[in-house]
Amino acid sequence: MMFDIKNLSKSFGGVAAVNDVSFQINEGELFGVIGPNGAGKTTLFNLITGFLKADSGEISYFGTNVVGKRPNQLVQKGIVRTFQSTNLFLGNTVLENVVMGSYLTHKPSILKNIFISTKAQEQSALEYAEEVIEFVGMSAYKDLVVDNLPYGHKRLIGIAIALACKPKVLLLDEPAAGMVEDETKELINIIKKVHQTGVTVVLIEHDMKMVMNLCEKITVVEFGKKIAYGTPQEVRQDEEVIRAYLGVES
Ligand SMILES: Nc1ncnc2c1ncn2[C@@H]1O[C@H](COP(=O)(O)OP(=O)(O)OP(=O)(O)O)[C@@H](O)[C@H]1O
Repeated sequence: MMFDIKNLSKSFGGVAAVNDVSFQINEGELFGVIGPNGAGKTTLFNLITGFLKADSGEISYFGTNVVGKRPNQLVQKGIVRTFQSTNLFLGNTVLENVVMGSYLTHKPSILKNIFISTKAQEQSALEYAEEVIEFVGMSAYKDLVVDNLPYGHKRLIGIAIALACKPKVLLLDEPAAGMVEDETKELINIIKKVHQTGVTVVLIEHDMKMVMNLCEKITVVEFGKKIAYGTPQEVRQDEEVIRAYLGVES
């Protein structure tokens, strides 16, 4: 088992954003987290990736409790996320963004070594960045400055940056938000490809259809509480889910 999340809780003032949530994620799984607005999905992601510290509960990752570890420590263990908003280095090319982004966002300890890194190390970082750019289908754009690229492309660069960190588990926070239909199709192909390479994928998504079609296991949250967990088939038939979520299809 990759993640064993037990009785996880996080409150903001009086709001229990994540309230006594437990579930498991197996290695290699394509896992979805769904729930209405404000249900606690992003907070859950922030807890798993070390951007927030749980008030109580445990996040066991391959048998070790990682609550309290910093995001860059978790990246080094293979837990890598993308963000809802695109956060790129304007004025720089796609390739520069992927090289710099993976250093700056996820591996600050390597940044310190940039100045003493060997030509061979630089070359291998560059080659790997080119590989992940090709993987997300952006090779034709690699030398273009990112500023004027379409929104969907910017989001793919965000995924390329995450992939450059060599994740064991990739957490995607609403990757299809703001994408047009063709971009969403392309994104789904990329998510499937990432999964096929053996990387565990955890997806937060409002697009219910996308999660139901893509994911093998799903956790449904509402008002900070887990209300269902299972296969898409099981979740689809769950009365709580029908009441809370499917009844108000987005
Ligand atoms: N930093 C914060 N300070 C105060 N309240 C917060 C903070 N972050 C989240 N909350 C509150 O916690 C609850 C859960 O928010 P969260 O963003 O995790 O939900 P979500 O399911 O990701 O929502 P959405 O789908 O709208 O992104 C909400 O009531 C939100 O207002």
